[in-house]
Amino acid sequence: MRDLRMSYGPTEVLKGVDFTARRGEVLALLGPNGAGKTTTIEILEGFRNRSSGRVEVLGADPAKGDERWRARLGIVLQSWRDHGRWEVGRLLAHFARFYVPFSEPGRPRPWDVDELIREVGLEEHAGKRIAALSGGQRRRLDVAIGIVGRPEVLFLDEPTAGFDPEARRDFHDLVRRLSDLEDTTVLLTTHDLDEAEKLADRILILADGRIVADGSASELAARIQSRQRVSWTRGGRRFTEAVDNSTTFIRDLFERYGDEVSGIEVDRADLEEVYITMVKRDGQDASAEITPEPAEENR
Ligand SMILES: Nc1ncnc2c1ncn2[C@@H]1O[C@H](COP(=O)(O)OP(=O)(O)OP(=O)(O)O)[C@@H](O)[C@H]1O
Repeated sequence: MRDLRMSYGPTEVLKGVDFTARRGEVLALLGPNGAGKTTTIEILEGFRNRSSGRVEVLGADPAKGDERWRARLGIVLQSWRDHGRWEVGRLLAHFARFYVPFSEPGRPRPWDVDELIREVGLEEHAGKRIAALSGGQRRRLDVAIGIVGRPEVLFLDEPTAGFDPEARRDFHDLVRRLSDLEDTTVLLTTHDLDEAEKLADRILILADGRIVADGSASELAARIQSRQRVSWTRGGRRFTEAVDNSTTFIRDLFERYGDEVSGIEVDRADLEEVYITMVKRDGQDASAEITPEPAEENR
């Protein structure tokens, strides 16, 4: 995607978005409410026409993608309401049929429906009507519908909203398997920074109409100027200090106190800190520096 711009009426939501996804990569698109994440994904899916810029997905312009191109994509929207009376297994079998003509050597389409139902953890609910599913079960079905065609590129808009911790972990395992074993390229949006950090090879932060950060969680953390926080115990008391260089600090600590020091912990900038910094920096206060935590003792 190069210099993607999108306006709704007089309001420019995307002001020149650039990024490239490599095959098999898992990308998490983060950004505040209204930043334009869904708009970006809908343009990539070919569901929304852009105002300007160059966009290519699997070699085609999404605005002109044909059925064969569409069959290579998997899409999980933020929400959809449909087919309340259908049974889980029958609905999946129905969608699966669409992909039969698009099967390819090395990528048989569709996914076997029973296997897929097991894969997303719905085996006990296969005969249920969709209206009778819980929110999290419904979301698992959405994911199953999104991948039934064994997509090469998978778009997931807030896929784990409403998932319990176990469903979330199962979903993360599934996405990793799709990426590692099937070479599926995955672009997902989420507001869960922990999820982005665990799941994504690369994180993109969209703010004020542009990508303001692009890299792995640790690369992003290294980019912001942040002090590290060292905590330790000595003489039965807990100490915390914000320092520029934790290695030097800890060495000095041992030189002074030797074996009296125990329980050393070093906290680096986490993704939340990076996110808040990047989003703020791009907002009204472009000069905002992150303020190191003040030194604290006896915590
Ligand atoms: N069809 C539309 N017509 C007019 N404005 C729209 C339309 N769709 C979205 N917008 C506006 O564009 C902006 C971006 O919306 P979008 O849904 O892409 O954001 P988002 O980053 O996905 O937000 P969220 O995190 O809340 O899901 C918002 O200000 C929204 O109000």
